[in-house]
Amino acid sequence: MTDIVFHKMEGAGNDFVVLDNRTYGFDLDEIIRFTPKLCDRKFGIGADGILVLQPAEKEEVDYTMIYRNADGSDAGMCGNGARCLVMFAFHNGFGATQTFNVHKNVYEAEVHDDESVSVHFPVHVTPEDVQINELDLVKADAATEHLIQFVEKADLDKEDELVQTGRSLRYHKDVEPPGSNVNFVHCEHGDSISLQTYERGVEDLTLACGTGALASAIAAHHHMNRMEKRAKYQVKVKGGSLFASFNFDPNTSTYHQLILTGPARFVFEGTISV
Ligand SMILES: N[C@@H](CCC[C@H](N)C(=O)O)C(=O)O
Repeated sequence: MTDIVFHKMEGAGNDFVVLDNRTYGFDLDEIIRFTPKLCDRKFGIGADGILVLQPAEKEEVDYTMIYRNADGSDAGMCGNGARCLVMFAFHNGFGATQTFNVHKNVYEAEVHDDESVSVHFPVHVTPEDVQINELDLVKADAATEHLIQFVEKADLDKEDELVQTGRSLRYHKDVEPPGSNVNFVHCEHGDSISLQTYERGVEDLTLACGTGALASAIAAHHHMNRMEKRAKYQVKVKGGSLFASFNFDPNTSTYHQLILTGPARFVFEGTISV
């Protein structure tokens, strides 16, 4: 067993264990092995996922981010996790503007004076209308897989039903592999949406999901047939508010230059054996 120092962080209530692996040099198999234990809310620290700061594996980045869901499964990206890791890196010798990679994608990020963090996504998203289990949905993969269902405002409080629907879609054969996160969205007036996300790898609703916020704002723009070429949505989640902005190309129905902005805070730190 090795004793490690960890930090617990949260971004709008999406919570993470953060580990600086420059000190420990754990390999990916070891990280996958201890992630479920650390993320367990009864027997561990408790978190929606783990963030690992790694030495840069590409020349053009400051560091590499590894993200694993609470159950140890891989995710293409974690938007709130990335914002938390940027804040962690900022407090550990990196500047207010940073570049990092997750898998092959290279992300740029800024820590703002108000302590919010923005992450720029180098991806293009083309939302697609799909029907699964007789539900009309939008599929919008914002660096990781997302389905979006538009619902009435009151439905966002029916959490047992959201979990049930989320599970039935998350494991549906039409999205396997790799499965999908599932977002329930109510379009408010103006540039504001409310969101609940069923997260793959947590297998439950979480208080916020950053890539889900981006995917849902894009899906809302698409669903409402809005034509603005640059848009910014406030995304209200159970744990606070996130901001999702993007460019829209009406000729290709593609969204790009995605930016996710929101809070990223330290909760506590400690040591644990892994
Ligand atoms: N909470 C995250 C999304 C985490 C990844 C997701 N569970 C997956 O498997 O894709 C976020 O803030 O984006």
